[in-house]
Amino acid sequence: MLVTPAVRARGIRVVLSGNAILRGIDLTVHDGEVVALLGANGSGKSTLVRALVGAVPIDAGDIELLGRPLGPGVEWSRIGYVPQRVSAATGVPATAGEVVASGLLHGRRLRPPRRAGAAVTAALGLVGLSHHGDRPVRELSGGQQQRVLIARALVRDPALLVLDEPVAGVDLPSQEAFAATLTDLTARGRTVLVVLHELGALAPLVQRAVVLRHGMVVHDGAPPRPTPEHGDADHDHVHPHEPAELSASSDTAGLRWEP
Ligand SMILES: Nc1ncnc2c1ncn2[C@@H]1O[C@H](COP(=O)(O)OP(=O)(O)OP(=O)(O)O)[C@@H](O)[C@H]1O
Repeated sequence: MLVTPAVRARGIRVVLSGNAILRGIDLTVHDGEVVALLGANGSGKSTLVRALVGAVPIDAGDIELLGRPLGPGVEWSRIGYVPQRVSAATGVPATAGEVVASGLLHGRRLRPPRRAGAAVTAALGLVGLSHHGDRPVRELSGGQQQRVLIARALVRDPALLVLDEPVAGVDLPSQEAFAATLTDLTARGRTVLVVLHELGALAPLVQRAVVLRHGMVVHDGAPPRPTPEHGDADHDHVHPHEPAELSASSDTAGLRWEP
């Protein structure tokens, strides 16, 4: 039986401000796979996942998600997307629980379904924020806000989860908690495409790595071995050496997930 891949992208080209950012990317993520998208800063990882979910227009190529061409026909309610660290706080004084509940809205549905409360509580629990549902999001730390967005993606129990650097600047115990959540998800046959700077605690989960360089795929296969040595040929893909960036995204106060 032919199984439809969760993600099928062919010849993706993206030009932004006159610069070719993605230069003919092919990417297939099979159902149930966990694929890491790696590459140095500026190699095009975020642009690729943003293109895949329709947040950036493509100049050439074809994208299918869950077997449907990118567009209104895609089953968006079965897809969870967590953008690179952005604030979950808007001008609206929404609580963490309300932001998570918004993950249950889709299409013509303007109100969360019945029993949304239990699903929201469960999703907040998965990211270690079960006691923060009533707190205004803007009062949470940057790391906690990121976790609210992850919970918003998880609440719909997505068939496909697309995550852009969900653990950037996150300490190891928190990464491990997140890895456990993803393990549970993949044990239930879900598909994960995750942008990472380094495999870290997610290494045991990642079945395949796609490495970008200058907007092109330079590796598609076995994940690079996590190694402390700096002589590894894949070194620059997994350790981008950006101390400024790491410190900018570090947020040790708010990032440790509750046990
Ligand atoms: N809206 C935009 N207009 C012009 N150039 C852009 C735009 N967005 C991204 N770029 C450029 O595209 C290139 C790829 O950026 P992208 O964020 O996709 O890389 P990345 O691999 O995700 O990097 P990082 O690891 O730093 O997040 C960078 O050179 C970036 O400056």
